[in-house]
Amino acid sequence: MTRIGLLGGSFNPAHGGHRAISLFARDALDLDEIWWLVSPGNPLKPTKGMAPLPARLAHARKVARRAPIRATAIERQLRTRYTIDTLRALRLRYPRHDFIWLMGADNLAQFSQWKNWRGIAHLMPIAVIARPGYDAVAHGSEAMSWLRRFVRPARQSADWTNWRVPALVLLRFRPDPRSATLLRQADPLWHREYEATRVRDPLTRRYVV
Ligand SMILES: Nc1ncnc2c1ncn2[C@@H]1O[C@H](COP(=O)(O)OP(=O)(O)OP(=O)(O)O)[C@@H](O)[C@H]1O
Ligand SMILES: O=C(O)c1ccc[n+]([C@@H]2O[C@H](COP(=O)([O-])O)[C@@H](O)[C@H]2O)c1
Repeated sequence: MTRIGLLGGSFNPAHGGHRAISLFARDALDLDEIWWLVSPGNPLKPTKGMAPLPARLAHARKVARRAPIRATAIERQLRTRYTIDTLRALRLRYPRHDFIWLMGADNLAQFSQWKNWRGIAHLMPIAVIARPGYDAVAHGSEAMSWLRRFVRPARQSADWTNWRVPALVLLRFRPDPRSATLLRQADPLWHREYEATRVRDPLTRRYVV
């Protein structure tokens, strides 16, 4: 079985923080690969200010270069927007892969607003990565009040394929303050260099148009 960590996100744009947490997670969870699921559109985020998907995917692939990270826009092909639907589809499509869902503490803080979030926790283990400024709100969140009983010790994190789900592990790496919001503030038109780029998705082999 291949061990895959899934990091879903807008990647508007991808940055060194995504790469750093992915590589830390690879080591902690003994992953073969991390797949970045570059979202066609987060159902909870406004479309205003969202760069086109091909530009976000092309930039994510650049940030992921020379790392065991595949940046994919597979949700476009699966025609899924909600994570529960994506994860179910991936499990059917890749029966020989073990998957773990990765997310930053900011996502845990609003996880209870996601479609069927308890269902997500029943599908696969979840690893939450500490993020500066969000850890307190994540720990006090509605989702955490239910997930708390399923927390596994971080020292056992490499054993995640043997865990009964729901299972949650909290990973604490060197806090990384980088964010896409800060990058957009510095350069709202970061995507202009990709405007005419055609990019092939490494998982589906299709062009993202
Ligand atoms: N510096 C970081 N530390 C921990 N987790 C992070 C960090 N940056 C991003 N993540 C996580 O990576 C995933 C994808 O993040 P996303 O593409 O939304 O980037 P972002 O920097 O959070 O963007 P924005 O500032 O626009 O919200 C999310 O689960 C997010 O929590
Ligand atoms: O499924 C949902 O209801 C849902 C609601 C909000 C966010 N998500 C997913 O959470 C991931 C992180 O999104 P973002 O925009 O915070 O980077 C991304 O894969 C989104 O599709 C999923």
